[in-house]
Amino acid sequence: MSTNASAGGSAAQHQGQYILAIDQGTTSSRAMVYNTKLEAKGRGQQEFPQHFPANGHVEHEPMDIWQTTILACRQAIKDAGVDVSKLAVLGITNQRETTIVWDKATGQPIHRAIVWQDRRTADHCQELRDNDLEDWVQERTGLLLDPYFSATKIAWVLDHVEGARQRAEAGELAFGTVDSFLLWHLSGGQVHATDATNASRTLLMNLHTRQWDPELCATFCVPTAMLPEICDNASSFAMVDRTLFQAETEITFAGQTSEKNESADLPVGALIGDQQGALVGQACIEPGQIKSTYGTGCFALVNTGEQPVMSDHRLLSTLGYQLNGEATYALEGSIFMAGAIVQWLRDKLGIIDTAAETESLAEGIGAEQSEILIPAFTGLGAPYWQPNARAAIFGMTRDTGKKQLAAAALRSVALQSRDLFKAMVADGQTIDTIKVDGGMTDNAWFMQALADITGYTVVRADTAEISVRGAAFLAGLEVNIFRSLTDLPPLCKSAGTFSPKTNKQERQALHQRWLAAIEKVR
Ligand SMILES: Nc1ncnc2c1ncn2[C@@H]1O[C@H](COP(=O)(O)OP(=O)(O)O)[C@@H](O)[C@H]1O
Ligand SMILES: O=P(O)(O)OC[C@H](O)CO
Repeated sequence: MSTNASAGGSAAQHQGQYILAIDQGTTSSRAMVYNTKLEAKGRGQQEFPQHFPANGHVEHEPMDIWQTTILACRQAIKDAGVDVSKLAVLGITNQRETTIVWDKATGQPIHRAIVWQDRRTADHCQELRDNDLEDWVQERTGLLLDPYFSATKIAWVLDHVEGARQRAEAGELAFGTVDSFLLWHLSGGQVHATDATNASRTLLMNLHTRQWDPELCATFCVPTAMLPEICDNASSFAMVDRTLFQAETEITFAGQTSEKNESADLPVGALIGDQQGALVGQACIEPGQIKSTYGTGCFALVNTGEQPVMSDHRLLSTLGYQLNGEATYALEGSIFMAGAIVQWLRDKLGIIDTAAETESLAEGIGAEQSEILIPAFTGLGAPYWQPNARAAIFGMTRDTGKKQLAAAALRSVALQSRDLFKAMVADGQTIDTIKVDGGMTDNAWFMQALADITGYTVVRADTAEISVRGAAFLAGLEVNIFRSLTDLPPLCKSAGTFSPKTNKQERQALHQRWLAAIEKVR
C-alpha cells in the first residue's frame, strides 16, 4: 500500500475532475461530489434504521450501511450532473468504533454491527478495570476502559456467535470498523485495510508505534489474524469499479478473491474517522487549533502536534491524522448525546416535529431556568465515563413545558461542552476560539448558548458537511489534486461568529448547578 500523501511523493496523477467522498454516519450515509477547488457540486443522503434490541444495545444492519452508502453515492453523482468517468478519486470518512465481523469467504457479516453507542460490554470493561489495567491501557492506547471502543465489542461477537472465536483464530473472519468494511466491499473482497485514525479507536493499536499491539490483542482476547492492515490517511487503498456508482444493479456483499477486476480504476485515496475528518475539514492543522462537532454525539478535538498528550482529566489521546508515516496527535472529549437528545424530543416525547423547531421553542428561556437535563441516556462520556449512569431531568415545576424542555436539552449540550473544554485547559491546552460544525450548528439559539456557557468565541463552519470535506481533501492529496495540508485553510470558510454575552460569574453559577445535578446521576 503506498503512502504518497503530499507534494514530492510519487502519488498517482488524477485523470478526472471530481472527488467523490463518503460520510458513513450513525444515522445516515451521505456522499458528496466536489470539484478540484473543494467546492461541493452534488449531495446524496440515505437514512437507515437503528436497532435497539435490549437496554443499552445499539446495532446497525451491515447491509443497510453498505446499500445506503452506494445509493448515497449514486444520488450525489446524479445531483452533481457528472458522469462517473469524470471521478478522479474516492475518499471515505465514517462513524468510528462501530464493529463489524464478517466471513472472508462470503463477505457476509456474522452479526449485526455493534454501534459505538452500545454499552453491552460495560461489565467486561469493569472487570479489566478491577484488574488494575486502565493505566496500562491508557498509556498504550491513549484511551480508557469503556464499552465505547471496539475491542470489547469484537470479543463479545466472538464469544456470542457459535464457532466464531475458532474461525477468527483460523483466519477465516475479518474485523473492521466501518471504513474497513466499506473498503472490503468496494474493492470486491480484495483489500482488508484501515487507517491509523480508525485503528486508534479500537483499544488494540499502540498509539506510539501506530501498529497493532500483540499484548493489547491478548488482553482483549482478539486474534490478530482478523485485523486489517493499518495505513496512512492518504494512501492508495484500493481500486473500485466505478460502474458500481452508475448501475441500477443489485448491491451485494463481496467474498474474498485474488482475481483482479480489470474495470476497477477509481482509486480509494483516503480513509479517516469522522471526527478526525472534521479536524482536517476545519483546517485545524496547527497545534492548539480546536474543533467541536455537534451531530448525534459531540466530539471536541484539539490538535496537539507531533506528540500525544496523555490526559490527566479523563480525555482521550488519539491520532489526529497520519501522512507519509508521520503522526499528528489530538486530545479528544467525546460525549454520546448531542443532536440525539433533540431526536429524543422529537421521536419519543413527540414535542417537536423537526429538530429545527427547538430553536424557536427555546427562544426567551434564560439561563436561570430551573430545569437541568442530564442526558445520560447511554451513560456519560468524557470526562465522567460512567456507562451505567442514566438520564434525568431536575428542577421541573408546574410551569415546565415544551419550551423549557427544548431549552434544557440544547443547554445540556453546551454544558457538556464546557466540561470538555475545562478538562482540555486543565490538561495544558490554551483555548480561544472553537470551530464548530455538525447538524446542530444550524441552530442559532444553541450557538449563542454555547458561547454564553463556555465563554469562548464560537465560529461556525460554512457548511455542515465538514468531516466529508476532510476526507475529500485527503483523497485529493493522494492523487495530487492538492499539494499539501497548507492548501487547506483558504478552502475552509466560516459562516458566523458567536461571542459570549455572559460574565464569568453567570457562567460559573449555571455550571455549579449542572455539576450538582451530574453528581446525582453518577
Ligand atoms: N436545527 C437543529 N437544531 C438542533 N438540532 C439539530 C438541528 N438540525 C439537526 N439537528 C440534530 O443534529 C443531528 C444531525 O446532525 P449530523 O451532523 O447530520 O449527525 P450525524 O453525522 O451524527 O448523523 C441530529 O441528531 C439532529 O437532531
Ligand atoms: O456518526 P457521527 O457523526 O455521530 O460520529 C460518530 C463518532 O465517530 C463516534 O465516535
